[in-house]
Amino acid sequence: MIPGEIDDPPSPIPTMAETQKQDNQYVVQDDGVDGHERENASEYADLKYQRGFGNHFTTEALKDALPEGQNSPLNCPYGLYAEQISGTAFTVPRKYNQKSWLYRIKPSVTHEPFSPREPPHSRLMSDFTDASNSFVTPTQLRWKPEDIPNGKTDFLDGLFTICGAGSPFLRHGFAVHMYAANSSMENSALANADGDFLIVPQQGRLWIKTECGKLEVSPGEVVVLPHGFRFSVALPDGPSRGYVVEVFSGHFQLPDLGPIGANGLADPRDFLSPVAWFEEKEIPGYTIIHKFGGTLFESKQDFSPFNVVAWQGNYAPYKYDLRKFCPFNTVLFDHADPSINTVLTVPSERPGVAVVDLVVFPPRWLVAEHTFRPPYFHRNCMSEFMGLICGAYEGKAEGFLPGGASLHNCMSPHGVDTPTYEKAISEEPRPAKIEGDTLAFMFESSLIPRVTARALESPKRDLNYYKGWIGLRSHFDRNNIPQTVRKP
Ligand SMILES: O=C(O)Cc1cc(O)ccc1O
Ligand SMILES: [Fe+2]
Repeated sequence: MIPGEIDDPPSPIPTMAETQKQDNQYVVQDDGVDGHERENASEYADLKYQRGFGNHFTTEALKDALPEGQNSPLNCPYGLYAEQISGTAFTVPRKYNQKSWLYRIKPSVTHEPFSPREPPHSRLMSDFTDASNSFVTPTQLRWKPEDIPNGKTDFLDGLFTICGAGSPFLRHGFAVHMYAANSSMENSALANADGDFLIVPQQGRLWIKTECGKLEVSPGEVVVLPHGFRFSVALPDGPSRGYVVEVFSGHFQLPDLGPIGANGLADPRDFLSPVAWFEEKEIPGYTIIHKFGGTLFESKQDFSPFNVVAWQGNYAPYKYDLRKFCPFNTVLFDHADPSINTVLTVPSERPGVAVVDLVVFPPRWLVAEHTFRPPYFHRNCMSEFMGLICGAYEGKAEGFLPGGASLHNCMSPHGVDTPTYEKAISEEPRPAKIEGDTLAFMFESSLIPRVTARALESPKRDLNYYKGWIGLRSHFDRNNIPQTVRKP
């Protein structure tokens, strides 16, 4: 076994025959849901992962498939092709450098020429420097959950863009997308040449084949599919919905912990990358979809792109279970800024300023004394996109539903709604737990996102959102003089 692999239950590296047996475990189930193809659950049972954030992994699906002592030997073991994927410029400082070497049956270049995908994906947007189909608005925005489509829709076709800033052409910025889908990607894989995808499933598991191996991602977990890797998403539970943040500016890092110390928040060991897995499959008409400069291109090849028998390096997909997050908080008074809940960050060139932070609001104890405990009223120079995976968000008693979303853009005032405020100020502040299975999250950015026409015009947009604050009444009483300033 390769050191660092999680192996539960223990099993040896599969032989070629065993691997091919696994590859044949595709079945077509007529389940009445469009009759779409579903993959056999056993293919995703007992998946193994390698632990650690940014580790230099080594993994092989066939014994000794990784070349020893060099990356690019004249003849690779098993007659494999060696191929490097670089996630950072060759010359970035070593501590930021990300690359992996893949050893594969055929190289990724073996395909017909690219042509723009027809019809174009009209709901997906990446270039926010083109102001023709997106708008800037300071209005506080909220959306109800998107309906799962009736017609057959896979992960890629189910994506729609909410907002974003910058452009992949500038290699700077981000986009927030959501998806609502009901079927698996069939004989097709997507590679995003524009940036990293971080996916937050809200309903339905994702079975993701990548060139580095397979991942199962359930609601409550997030997955990062880095720039350039090919992947294909199957939906074992059918109807699926979730959020995606796409980053054009670099990669996610763990935040520094500062005075918190060496432990806490997201623990590096809880990040899981796949182990090498491959399928040696001829598939006539297999489609590679390449997202590049915001446009989808496609090309055909006649074999599965998931043909990497072994790989080594620190550039690979990974997943993380948000329920493993170890939250820190105030233990005496006042409300901590939400940055205390940062899971991952994509830093900008300015110290402490993120292109995107992923922030989570998990169940936790609230113990602050003489303190307004819910999120404070505020205006933020950063923009805040929020989603709810399950449960209820502590800042909103009404209208923010699992699968829904909100956007509070740079300096747009916001805070708790009226019922949350009234309840908080009338309650005895005993230690209390935000109970149950609740998970809200935020994509926070220093950039000013433009909002797509589709998101602004969506029937799911909650045009009454502002009313939750209009109801805030004045509690001002000139005669209610604080103890400290009362005359003796
Ligand atoms: O606006 C929000 O709900 C997110 C948020 C939460 C919090 O606890 C403090 C500040 C903040 O922006
Ligand atoms: Fe906020």
